[in-house]
Amino acid sequence: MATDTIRISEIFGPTIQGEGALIGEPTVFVRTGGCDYRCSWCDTLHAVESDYRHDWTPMTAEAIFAEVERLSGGKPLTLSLSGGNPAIQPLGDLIALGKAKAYRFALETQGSVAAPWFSGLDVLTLSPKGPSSGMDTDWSKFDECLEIAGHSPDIALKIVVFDEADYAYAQDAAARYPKLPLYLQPGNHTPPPADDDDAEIDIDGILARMRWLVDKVAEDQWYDAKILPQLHVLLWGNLRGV
Ligand SMILES: C[S@@+](CC[C@H](N)C(=O)[O-])C[C@H]1O[C@@H](n2cnc3c(N)ncnc32)[C@H](O)[C@@H]1O
Ligand SMILES: Nc1nc2[nH]cc(C(=O)O)c2c(=O)[nH]1
Ligand code: SF4
Ligand SMILES: [Mg+2]
Repeated sequence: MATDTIRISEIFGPTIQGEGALIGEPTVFVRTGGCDYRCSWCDTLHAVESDYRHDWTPMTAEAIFAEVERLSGGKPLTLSLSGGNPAIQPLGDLIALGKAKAYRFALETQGSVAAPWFSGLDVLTLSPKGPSSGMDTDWSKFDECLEIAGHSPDIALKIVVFDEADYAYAQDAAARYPKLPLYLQPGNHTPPPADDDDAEIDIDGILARMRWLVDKVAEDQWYDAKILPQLHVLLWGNLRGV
């Protein structure tokens, strides 16, 4: 019986994973509330800004998993943990509960906080933030995340690129971690405000940025980088809970 509660912003799905290594895979999302970062372009401010903490529900691992089982009809699938920064929540019991029932676990985090339960994940996506975010990367914390995760999860880097400075940052990150698969994701410069769950979006602008990114990678013969859009954003725009 878990005693710690986890701050939950939303649980939704099944939908498809819209980003990174597991793109297209059916999944249920568990989004935790609270983040140690404030990225200038964050697309999930409703799970970040403390003004919205009254919308976050403290839940036990059992209650969360019961909701995931209900949504998935009891058939195991990949559970995607995101936020906010899910690394600041006590998620070990949830992972143990789900794994006992053959669910798989993927986590999205910026790599600023290392949690011991990272080693129980199937997939760990580390998404360090480039200059356009306004955040600084503490690479020693990032290394702690890799160390604590160990060899059990598949680990990938996913870097959001808005401009030349972010692109240079992504090249530096790739050089630091040459063995990690790398995904480049064009930034959405029209993320929703925290209080709007379906704000207008400039898809044409995002696609233009993606074409620019493809051209850059081709020009630089950066053949081990993979470039993917946020597929759910192409399908549903800034709609929340998809
Ligand atoms: C909302 S974050 C939550 C998990 C964790 N805090 C993190 O940043 O990795 C999930 C992913 O969305 C990306 N993201 C956030 N805002 C974005 C935007 N405006 N455009 C493109 N990707 C964005 C993040 O970089 C991260 O890879
Ligand atoms: N479908 C879908 N895919 C996603 N991949 C990462 C997401 C996130 O917000 O962390 C996300 C999301 O919110 N929806
Ligand atoms: S780290 Fe992730 S959730 Fe936190 S502000 Fe940045 S993009 Fe948003
Ligand atoms: Mg999102």
